[in-house]
Amino acid sequence: MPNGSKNTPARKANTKRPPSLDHAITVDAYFDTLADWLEREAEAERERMVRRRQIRDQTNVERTGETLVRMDLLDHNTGLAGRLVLDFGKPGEKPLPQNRLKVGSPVVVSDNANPADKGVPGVVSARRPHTLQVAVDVWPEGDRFRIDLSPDETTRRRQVAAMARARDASGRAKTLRDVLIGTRPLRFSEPKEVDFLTSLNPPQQDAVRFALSAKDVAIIHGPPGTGKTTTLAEIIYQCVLRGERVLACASSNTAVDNLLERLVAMLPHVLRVGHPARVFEALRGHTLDELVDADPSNEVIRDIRREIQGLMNAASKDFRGKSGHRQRREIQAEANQLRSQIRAIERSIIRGVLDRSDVVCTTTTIDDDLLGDREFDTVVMDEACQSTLPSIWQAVMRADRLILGGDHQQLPPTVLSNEAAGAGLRESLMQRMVNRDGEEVFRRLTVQYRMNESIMRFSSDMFYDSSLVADASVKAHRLCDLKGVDTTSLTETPLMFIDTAGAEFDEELEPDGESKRNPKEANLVVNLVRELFQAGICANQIAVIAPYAAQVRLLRNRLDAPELEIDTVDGFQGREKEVVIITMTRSNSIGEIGFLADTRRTNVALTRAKRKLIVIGDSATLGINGFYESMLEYFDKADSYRSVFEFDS
Ligand SMILES: Nc1ncnc2c1ncn2[C@@H]1O[C@H](COP(=O)(O)OP(=O)(O)OP(=O)(O)O)[C@@H](O)[C@H]1O
Repeated sequence: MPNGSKNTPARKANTKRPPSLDHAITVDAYFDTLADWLEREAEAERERMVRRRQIRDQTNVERTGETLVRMDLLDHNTGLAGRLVLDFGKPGEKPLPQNRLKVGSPVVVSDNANPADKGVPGVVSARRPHTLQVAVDVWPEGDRFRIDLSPDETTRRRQVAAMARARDASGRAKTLRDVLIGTRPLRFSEPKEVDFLTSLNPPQQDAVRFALSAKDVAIIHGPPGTGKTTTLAEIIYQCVLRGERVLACASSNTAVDNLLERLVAMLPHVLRVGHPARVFEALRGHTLDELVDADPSNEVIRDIRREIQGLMNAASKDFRGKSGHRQRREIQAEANQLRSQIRAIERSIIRGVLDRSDVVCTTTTIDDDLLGDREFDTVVMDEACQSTLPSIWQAVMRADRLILGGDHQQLPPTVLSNEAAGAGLRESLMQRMVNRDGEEVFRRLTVQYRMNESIMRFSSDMFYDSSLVADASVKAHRLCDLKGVDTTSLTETPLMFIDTAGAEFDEELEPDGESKRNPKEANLVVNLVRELFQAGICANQIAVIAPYAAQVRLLRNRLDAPELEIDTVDGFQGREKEVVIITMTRSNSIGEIGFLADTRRTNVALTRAKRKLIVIGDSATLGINGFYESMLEYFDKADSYRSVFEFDS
């Protein structure tokens, strides 16, 4: 359980500059540096929560996506290891506003009417469009409630403990640690021939052989749509074929499930550890909870439970006098003994299920109590560029060998503390190793199965040394090739940039907010979406991406099509749609582009579309930056550059 603000003692702000890893020449200095960054991040999370709780206007506070206000308690139950499970919803069964409270998120539930109420800590255990379920230990006070995302202290404690183990590591773990830190050289054996299960392209085959030849660590670099998950699944299959036990992990539940989905089709004994509510419904049969439930020994547990119930009924009878009290104590002692018998049987069932599994899948936040001291021959970490350095050691300390998969040219890990980010917390292990060891440590997948070649080319040139190749199945595909879609000027070409320069499509600050929006660009998006509908494109084939949350909100209000996805770039990493419209939003006279300057974010946005990519932006604002200048040139050369004056808006 997170301790929220309630139990967090006041801390002094750390005013010293954070250390950098460049000077961390000893193992102690290395882990001291990571611990310093982690503490700064914790402080930033706590400060953010305090600031959010001070926002008076309740509409604004919900805009952060981290708080729900005016929530009614709709129902309560006992579940999840005896904890209270509370169902909350808006009055009048209104749908919940867009929010980042996900299953597993640590939260604080407090009295909506009393800003001074410190609230009680809890964990989101289910979420639906109209309700949020939270598991708590204590009943919260109040008639109407507010639910705040809270700092994740449990995860942090686990990371700190794993780093302590890594610092003191010996034997094999020490060797791997030192290779990752960079004080020992990389080691590979001669790659061997492999009998592939999946039909892989040559770079994917090469990547599998390379990973299998690694003695300590290898990296699979997977640019957008190049089959990184397919390749990692084949690596895991080959490891199991060689008698290895594998831990497959990723920072998000979605990425773990994507991998799990492939693995269960390839191997019989694949286990998913994690709360079933966090796992894709179709895959829940592979969770530890469900496998433990299905174990035949559970019959015995059910019998013992009935026996305990009988004893408790007997103990509640009216006992009189000294011997009566003794009799009751004896009955209770017997029930306790039976309870510990149940726990022992449960532990042995869990051990059995774990022992039978060739592959264990989990997020990188590992339940150490559950896995005990289990070690794995190979640990495969997907989405490795989304994991900060302190967050990897739980998995690494269980590994004999580590395989990382990811793309350091897409979004880095989310870090709140600017100081820690500046010192290096936003740089993943994978990015560091690619920078430090170069091609010796990684293999890149280069055949992509998503984008029309014209959509792919700019990203390939800017981020992947022009190495990407579009597979023949996608190379020339266009919207008008889809069944039921008309051939129009919008559907027959793969690319379009609409320049708003000179048309006074000015950006503005959202009223009472901090985020930027651009209402005229939003109008243009609405018109384009209508045109796409008219040409026969369905709402679920379209995505609108905006870098700013305020522009996303504006568009969601204007476009009333539930199946049409409108989100920030961060919400789209790893996804794809037939057609993507990007509204760049920034348009000002001083050429300020804010966080569009992190071009990896734009790379993600530009590589989500399969058949048509439309970008709307102000060339006068964007063109000041060299990257965007090249992008404008690219569209121009591809004869895909239009001025907004050619469109009705
Ligand atoms: N060798 C291959 N032959 C044919 N299709 C392939 C091959 N490898 C991957 N694909 C297809 O390409 C698509 C993307 O594959 P996958 O999901 O493994 O990619 P990814 O790199 O993990 O994606 P992302 O860019 O979302 O990280 C899938 O539809 C997959 O079936």
